[in-house]
Amino acid sequence: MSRQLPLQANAGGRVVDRALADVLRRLDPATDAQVLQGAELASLAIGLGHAALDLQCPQLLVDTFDELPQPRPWREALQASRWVATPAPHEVAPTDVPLVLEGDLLYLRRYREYERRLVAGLLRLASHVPAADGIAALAPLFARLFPQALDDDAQARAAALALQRSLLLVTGGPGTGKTTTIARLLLLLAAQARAAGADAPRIALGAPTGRAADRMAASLHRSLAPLREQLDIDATLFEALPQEARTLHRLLGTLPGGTRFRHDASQPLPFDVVVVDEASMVDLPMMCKLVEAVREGARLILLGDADQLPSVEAGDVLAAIVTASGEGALLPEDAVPALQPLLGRCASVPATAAPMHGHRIHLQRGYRQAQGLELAPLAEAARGGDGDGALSLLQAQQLSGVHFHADHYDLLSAATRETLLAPWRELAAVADPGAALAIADRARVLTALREGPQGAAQLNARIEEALAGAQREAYFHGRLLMVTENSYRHGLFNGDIGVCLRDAAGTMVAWFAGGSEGVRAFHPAALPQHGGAFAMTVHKAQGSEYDTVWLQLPRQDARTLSRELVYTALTRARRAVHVCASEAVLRAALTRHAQRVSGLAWRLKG
Ligand SMILES: Nc1ncnc2c1ncn2[C@@H]1O[C@H](COP(=O)(O)OP(=O)(O)OP(=O)(O)O)[C@@H](O)[C@H]1O
Repeated sequence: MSRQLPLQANAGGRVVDRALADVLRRLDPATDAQVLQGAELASLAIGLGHAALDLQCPQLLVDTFDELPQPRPWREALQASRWVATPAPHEVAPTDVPLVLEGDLLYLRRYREYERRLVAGLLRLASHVPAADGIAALAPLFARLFPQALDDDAQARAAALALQRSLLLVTGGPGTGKTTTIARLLLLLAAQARAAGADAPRIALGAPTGRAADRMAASLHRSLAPLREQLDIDATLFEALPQEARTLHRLLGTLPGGTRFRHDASQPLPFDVVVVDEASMVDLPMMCKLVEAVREGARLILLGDADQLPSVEAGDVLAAIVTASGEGALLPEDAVPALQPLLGRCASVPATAAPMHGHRIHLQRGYRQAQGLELAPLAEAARGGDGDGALSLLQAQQLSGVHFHADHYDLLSAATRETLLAPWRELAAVADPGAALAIADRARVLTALREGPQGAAQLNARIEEALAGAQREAYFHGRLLMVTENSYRHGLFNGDIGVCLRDAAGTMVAWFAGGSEGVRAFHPAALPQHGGAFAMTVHKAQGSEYDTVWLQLPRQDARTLSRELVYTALTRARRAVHVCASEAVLRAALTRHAQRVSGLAWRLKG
């Protein structure tokens, strides 16, 4: 019988990952120990947000890796195993083999197929070029929507390129005008269809979470309002624009009891344009299913900030697509002639053989009003991993709205306690659910970890105690809740935030945003899985914004700390940000990328 090298639980191994290795060993006791270890780690990799195990760097998954095989003999053992398929990149992996090896990447079969199918879907969309008919006739409307178009304006370039692409990425940091650009583009598409005598385009807006979908719809409405009032645009063009944005689950149509959706390649989405916001949060399986469900000839536009944390689930999908689609600074050469009536003579980049090249425009200029927060230099230092720069900005304490609490590990200690709790204390005297939900967004503690003294779970419990006492009820007036699973029955989704309020009759009610009244009431005991929400991990805060963000980093460095985590946390703040960390831990975080193993980038090179 072969030697078995189970991973120690404290080295990162999980029971669920060992189960696959155990099954393989039971089915074939002669299975090589290196294959069993590969199976266990390929499964663990998914749990940690990777698409595969990279035989060259198992240390991304486990701390004690010195007992692990060397890449070469490991690869050879895997290649020789009956449990491992080695198909060509475009080939479907056999369904009866649980693992797939491609180069040094060992996948669970299902995830390798998600990658292969996603790439096939993206290349299908990228290869379709919409007809250029009617673009020149859009020039007067285009000039009204983008008055800076002839001055090398990136937003105008993005909207113009969208007329020439079925697949487009519009990337940029917060407030760079991604939504503003899309609102104008949708009007252009409606006008183009009108001029061609065609039906108005059917447009869908989607986002990975309910919160992100709500924010997307609200910011689209905000962008459209001044256009309607000031720009003398045919009012009927606005009718084609959707009023709401949906979660991707809802858009694709969840089917009970499975991972499949109502809409897929065989029953595609009935839309001509699908716009997805917060694309950095979309994981590999979801992006695969979304792309496959976009029908032949329809457009998919992905909006996102590639410098934010990748999705918690397997992937780093946006980063791979961004890498494959070029810098996005200039128009691709082939699109220029058709767009000249809109943009004039503009610089371009030569076409390359890479199939995704020229499918991205990157917006750099920030437009959002500062509201007293001077965040940009710090966010930029964090984004670029510039530890010295970030620390000197923080230590100088000169950026308005930015506060640094060096070596501060207890937000509830005297130095910060009352400033932290002040907005939430107000909830005690509020009876109106809408007002309470607005207060809920004033402040949030964001953590790198869930567990531990600086983790979200303990901090939440301590904040709740500080607000309502040690003998508090489970649901006290003013308690913030966060839903932690999707429940279509309730219309509540992972990450939705609610507030508990006792009504005049003394009944405790949990209120969430939404519905025709703007708020929806639930009995707390009838809610789907949920927890406290005064503190949450940075991951959970993606797609949301708060007036004041408290970023609490742990006392010790941890693998989950990264520049993307710090950047994402900082850019959640609207008015003030408090960074609580040691110099060493912050520096360590900024040197690290939220690295995810994935074969998407090389697959997309074509
Ligand atoms: N070209 C522009 N000129 C003036 N203001 C602009 C311009 N583009 C965007 N803005 C303003 O900047 C703010 C942010 O724009 P928008 O919401 O479109 O950015 P975003 O990139 O979608 O942000 P986020 O990623 O945070 O959702 C809005 O108030 C918008 O009106």
